[in-house]
Amino acid sequence: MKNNIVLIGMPGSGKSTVGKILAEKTGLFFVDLDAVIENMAKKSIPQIFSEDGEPAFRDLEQKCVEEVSAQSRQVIATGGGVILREANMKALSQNGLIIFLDRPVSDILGENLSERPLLADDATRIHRLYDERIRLYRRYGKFTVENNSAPEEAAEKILDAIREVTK
Ligand SMILES: Nc1ncnc2c1ncn2[C@@H]1O[C@H](COP(=O)(O)OP(=O)(O)O)[C@@H](O)[C@H]1O
Ligand SMILES: O=C(O)C1=C[C@@H](OP(=O)(O)O)[C@@H](O)[C@H](O)C1
Ligand SMILES: [Mg+2]
Repeated sequence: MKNNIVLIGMPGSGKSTVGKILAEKTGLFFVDLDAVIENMAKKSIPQIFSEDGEPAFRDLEQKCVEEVSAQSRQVIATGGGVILREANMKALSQNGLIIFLDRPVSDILGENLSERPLLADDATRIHRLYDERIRLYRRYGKFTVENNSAPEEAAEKILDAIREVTK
């Protein structure tokens, strides 16, 4: 079996929330890539975007992906844009089972998205982001799990899917 469980999906789709639950259920370490990036940069994600710009954020993100992918026994919650660089997905998939967590965009729009720089000014941009990214989430996800009820249920569905591929 691969050593890590990796969650990909749109911003606000529940990767961090479901990832934590999954880590508790499995006893794996929980790693939130956005938190790793903030630690490395010593500033918040909105600050990195506003002070350094998105390309600098993506470079930092790639560096953190490389570091985290080298470790084992983790549930990794990625940031929604991790799929934009093929190198990220290569590193994550070498030691990890990648799961696309799919949550209805209408549900995501019900969340407070003010800490997400790509959506903070205008949350309806999410429709374009979704159109641009959906093929990448589907391409890289070994399977898709819907986060359309309670987060605990999404975590249970992920565990069921993992049991299927590892039996
Ligand atoms: N199934 C769900 N039901 C209700 N709220 C949810 C669900 N999944 C996620 N959320 C909420 O949506 C928000 C965004 O979730 P988060 O885990 O931060 O997403 P991501 O890490 O994918 O950006 C959080 O406030 C979280 O509590
Ligand atoms: O979709 C994106 O490009 C991003 C998603 C964010 O993470 P979440 O998916 O946890 O919101 C964060 O990495 C950054 O704001 C960029
Ligand atoms: Mg998150």
